[in-house]
Amino acid sequence: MACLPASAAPGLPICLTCPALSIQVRLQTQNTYQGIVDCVVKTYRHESVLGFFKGMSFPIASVALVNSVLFGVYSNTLLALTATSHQERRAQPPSYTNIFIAGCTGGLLQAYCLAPFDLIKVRLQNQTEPRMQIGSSTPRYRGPVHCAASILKEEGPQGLFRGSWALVLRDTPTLGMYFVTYEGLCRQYTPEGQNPSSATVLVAGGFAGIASWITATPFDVIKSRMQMDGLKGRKYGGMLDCMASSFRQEGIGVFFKGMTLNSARAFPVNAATFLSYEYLLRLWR
Ligand SMILES: C[N+](C)(C)CCCC[C@H](N)C(=O)O
Repeated sequence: MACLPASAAPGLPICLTCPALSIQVRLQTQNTYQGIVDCVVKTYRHESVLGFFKGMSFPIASVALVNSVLFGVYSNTLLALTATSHQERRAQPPSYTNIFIAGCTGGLLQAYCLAPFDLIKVRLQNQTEPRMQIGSSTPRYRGPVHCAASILKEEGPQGLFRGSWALVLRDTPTLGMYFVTYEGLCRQYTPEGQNPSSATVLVAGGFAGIASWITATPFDVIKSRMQMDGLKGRKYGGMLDCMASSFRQEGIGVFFKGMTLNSARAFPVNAATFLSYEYLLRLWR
């Protein structure tokens, strides 16, 4: 599957955007911060620069797997629907409906692979205890492996999939839209029958990322809250209860928490993702 290594290149931009990810998760799940700046200042004062990189070794390791599933399933579903290979698609472009269906299928399957990694990331990012300071309270989880083992022991195997329904709802339609936006922008700025230039791929990929993150943010908030639930007993009766009680307590604004940061990191990450995908597919034809 040519799409497998296509997932390696986004590793660097993802590393560079780790601090944004940590701040976004904390803003979404903890009410102690007044905004992005307040959260950055408090995290730095309390946990030093390490606080921004908590829980990131696991997602970086999972990037390759998750992106391979997404792009692999997307390409193969599109192949099954249109019977045209990637190279033939410039001459015979697939319909947006088929692109959407293939994107949703990729999104659905990658959500299930992503669920346990994402849960561990969110749990670790939310530990606000400073590391390695004598006398300070010790964090509940010592690292990703300890976190996975503790969840397994305390909440059972299904505990590793906590919040996965919200994750599926977050990723399925928005990844359909992700590929439609990418293809739409590429077609708009590429002469008929030709491959898009690298600049077009970067810009179209970046905007596809922003569009999908903007629409994914409401379910992203609910997903993060469901993943944190279960840590100190169950607060929510389920996903709908989580939505209703978050809305009652914090108003409509709660569904947009973390949107600015999500969108800002989405541009470089997804520009690099699509560039590596297109580049490797052309290389391996
Ligand atoms: C569907 N949703 C918006 C959640 C993700 C879409 C882009 C996925 C990409 N790996 C990234 O991290 O940005």
